[in-house]
Amino acid sequence: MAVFARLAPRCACPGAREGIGGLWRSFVSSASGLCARHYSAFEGGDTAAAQPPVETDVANLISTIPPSRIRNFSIVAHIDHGKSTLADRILEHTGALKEALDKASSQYLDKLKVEKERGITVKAQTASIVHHVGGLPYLLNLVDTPGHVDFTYEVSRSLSACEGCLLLVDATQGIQAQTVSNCLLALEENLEIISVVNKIDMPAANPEEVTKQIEDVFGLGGEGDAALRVSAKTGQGVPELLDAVVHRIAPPETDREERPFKALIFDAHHDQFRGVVCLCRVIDGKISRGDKIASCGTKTELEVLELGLMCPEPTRTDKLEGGQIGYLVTGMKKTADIRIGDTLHKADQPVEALAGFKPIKSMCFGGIFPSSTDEYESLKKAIEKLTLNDSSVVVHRESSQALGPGFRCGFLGLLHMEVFLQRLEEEFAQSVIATKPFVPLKVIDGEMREKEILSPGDWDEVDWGRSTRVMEPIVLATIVCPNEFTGKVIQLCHDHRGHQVDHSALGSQRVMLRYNLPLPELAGDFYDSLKGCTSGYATLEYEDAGHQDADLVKLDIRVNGETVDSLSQVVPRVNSYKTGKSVVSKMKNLLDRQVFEVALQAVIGNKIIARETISAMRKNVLAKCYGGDVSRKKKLLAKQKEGKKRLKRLGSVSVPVDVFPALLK
Ligand SMILES: Nc1nc2c(ncn2[C@@H]2O[C@H](COP(=O)(O)OP(=O)(O)OP(=O)(O)O)[C@@H](O)[C@H]2O)c(=O)[nH]1
Repeated sequence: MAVFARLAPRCACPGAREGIGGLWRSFVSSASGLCARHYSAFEGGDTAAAQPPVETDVANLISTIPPSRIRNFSIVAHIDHGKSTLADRILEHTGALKEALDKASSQYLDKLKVEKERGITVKAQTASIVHHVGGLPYLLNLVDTPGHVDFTYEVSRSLSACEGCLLLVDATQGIQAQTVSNCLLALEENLEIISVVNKIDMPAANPEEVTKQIEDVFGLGGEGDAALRVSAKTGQGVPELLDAVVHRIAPPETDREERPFKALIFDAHHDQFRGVVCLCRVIDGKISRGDKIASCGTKTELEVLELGLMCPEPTRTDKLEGGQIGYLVTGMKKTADIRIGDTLHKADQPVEALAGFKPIKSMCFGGIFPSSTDEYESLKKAIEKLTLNDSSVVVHRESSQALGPGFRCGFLGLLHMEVFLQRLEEEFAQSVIATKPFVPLKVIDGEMREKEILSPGDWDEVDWGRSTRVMEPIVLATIVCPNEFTGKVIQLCHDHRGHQVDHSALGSQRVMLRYNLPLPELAGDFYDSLKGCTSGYATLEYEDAGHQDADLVKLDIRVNGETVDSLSQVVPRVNSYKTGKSVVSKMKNLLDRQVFEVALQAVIGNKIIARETISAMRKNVLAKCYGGDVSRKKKLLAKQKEGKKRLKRLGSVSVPVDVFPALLK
């Protein structure tokens, strides 16, 4: 600590500002950018200080709690129904948030910068807290989950580490699309569901109506199962809620003594100094510092260097035991040494692997390129580290003529892609260019052979025979909105090539519309338009509904006759003219004028469907020609014209890299 005290006045890096405890916190949440002196102080100069603080009181208390007094639960809900605020109140009530609350006055578990900026949760977070019932301490492991549909994978992973969940419903909005899907996920995992009506302090709250909805739609309620009413803002009802967690959720089934150590890795992140930090749920047995462990998937043998609980700050303990949720540091440096969903065991006591997680199906793909080609390696490393913390991203290498080497990444949706790009920039200081999201398509030839198209570039490699068909993925979208917006939503769905499947009333005020929609439409501006035309009141949820035949074409953009590969896109034939026209006219406004005329063309196959021309910059060749006769001036202009013709033939226009982000929007 003394090292920091001495250095502090001359340095503004996080190590100097926050001291060791705060420094550890910033490591956990992001890459923290320490100065070289603090780096070395942290790394080698003061190794004891390089550990997170040990809160012996909490850690000692927790180590005395038997599995019968442990409860593991998640908070799930539709976006903005108050999960993170409720998590704050729970942490506060159990005394876990004393110091932390001063640091982050609200949404303490939303640690990432992107979460604070956007006010949404994108990463599930765990906190271990102690709550007393009947004079006995209970260990409650709470997982706060995201609400947006693009992060459902985080929710399903978190649920697999729990025995129960709090299904939160906003008392002013009632059940929404994502409430339904989260409830189904919890039922699939066989969890005990405690329904909770939140925001009862608000004047517009209607807890009676919402409680009735919960009973009608989910069949939850009745004796011993009634929905609880809370205000995550004022804390009203929170103590009763925690008592209900203890009474209604079953303790984990575990055997700490007889069975060998077995744990599920359900999350991980890369720490600049300590390597990979894994979050895991211990199923059976126990593990201590110094033990050798391995995982069923990668078989790499590793030594446990540090372990602990999230209280809610990382708190070192000597061991982790069955039923607990905690973190493990093994000094693992390579992200390839770990897989989320893998099972850990002691190196000399192999166990049967747990079921793990469902494979991920990317909803859209986007090209990610460094803004300068010499930053390729650093982008590669950053993507590796970030995908460790966000294992739902699929990464392939890609190369573009215009943008050089880069990556093609698969995401669970548009917001997911946006958040990933923002995290690359904010947490890893990467400056990137991303191409338009592309939804994977299926091509089936006359002999029923299937090929997948993951980017517009793949389109040209298809052997387009007469009987070759293209199929696009469709989803069954569930939209819930107030009655007065029904007409606008129906129109929007039709404009996006949707087919109505169901139209039903949800109480007296709202409707539930179900549509089959092509997924590429959702990957565009559908969500924004839906929010726009319903003043933000509509909610959307969707599930996979197979594939359908589609009439699509590849639209290329040529600049002076040369195709710019990263601007190509696959679009519905009916919209191709409109899209082509809009791209070339946008380009006309963005590209600088040249000394020669530049043709911008939107092309399908060999057919030009839209064209814009950027006129040449005209150099005043007559500037030095004071007076003089007309024939001399004519001669100069004719010479200029001839020169430009030659340039036009020779000159190729390169599209500046900074123009791409605007064009690819
Ligand atoms: N009046 C009132 N406002 C609340 C209550 N609970 C949450 N809010 C507000 O509702 C908004 C959303 O709350 P969050 O806790 O961020 O919601 P969330 O469900 O975690 O959101 P996501 O993680 O993005 O899904 C915030 O402005 C909160 O202050 C409550 O009980 N009463």
